[in-house]
Amino acid sequence: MNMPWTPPQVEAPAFGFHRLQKVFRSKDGGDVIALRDVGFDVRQGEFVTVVGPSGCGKSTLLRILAGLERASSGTVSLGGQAVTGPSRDIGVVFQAPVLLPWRTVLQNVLVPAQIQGRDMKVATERAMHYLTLVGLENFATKYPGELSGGMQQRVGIARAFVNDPMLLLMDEPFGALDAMTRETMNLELHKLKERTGATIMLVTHSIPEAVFLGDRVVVMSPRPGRVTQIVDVDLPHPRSLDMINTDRFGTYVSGIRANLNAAGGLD
Ligand SMILES: Nc1ncnc2c1ncn2[C@@H]1O[C@H](COP(=O)(O)OP(=O)(O)OP(=O)(O)O)[C@@H](O)[C@H]1O
Repeated sequence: MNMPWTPPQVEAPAFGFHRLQKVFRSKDGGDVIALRDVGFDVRQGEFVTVVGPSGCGKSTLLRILAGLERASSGTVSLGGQAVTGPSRDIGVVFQAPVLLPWRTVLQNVLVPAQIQGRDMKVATERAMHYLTLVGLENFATKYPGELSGGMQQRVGIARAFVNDPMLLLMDEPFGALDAMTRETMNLELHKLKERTGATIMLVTHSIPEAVFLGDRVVVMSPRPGRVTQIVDVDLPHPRSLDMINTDRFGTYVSGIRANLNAAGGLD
């Protein structure tokens, strides 16, 4: 008996950019082309990192996906829908976590749930779950001023997860931390990703950070930002800090560095 033909199941991407351009009007009236013809798709559950020199448009790309900025042309889709504005389905972590100093750690994590009118009993359970995953379960009743910079950033990460976002966007989340804390935070974030299966896009200046965290690394040229390379990082999971010293890791880092240098731009 002939079976009816069914098309192969193609999983819809979590999000994607197609021929994206962004032009800013500068104060003197000239045009600043921030992004030129950017296009790539990201799978559900993928951790994609974006690396490139200062001013190449990484934050702009992230802000367009978050619906905080509009593209000049091209399309951006999230879960199969065009992005037209900010979405509840996206959690964002910026370089500085911007915590409210008069609220406890737990109360800070609950802010997005309160804003969205969620059931606070359920939200509190979720908040404690994520505080535990970032290692801060014993700090729930402390105030931000009692925490180190790395701990404050972890609060920001737990807060971004509290509404169970479809997608987590991170803009240089560890850029203000010292090198050792940054490594620890990379490991923590990697574990969090392994446990939650979240789809994450993280932008960074650091090539080792991009390789350590990324399933794929998107490499961008100096302004106007274009994608010059997309690297599949075939390193085993879970990743460990020991891997940073391996030849394979070093090969990925030097390959991306060479690409950035060829494009004219490491800062
Ligand atoms: N609101 C704006 N008005 C005018 N120009 C802007 C605006 N926002 C960004 N730009 C310009 O667009 C370009 C890209 O900026 P963007 O912040 O996205 O770069 P970036 O790669 O994130 O930089 P960095 O790594 O230094 O944070 C820069 O030249 C910047 O000056």
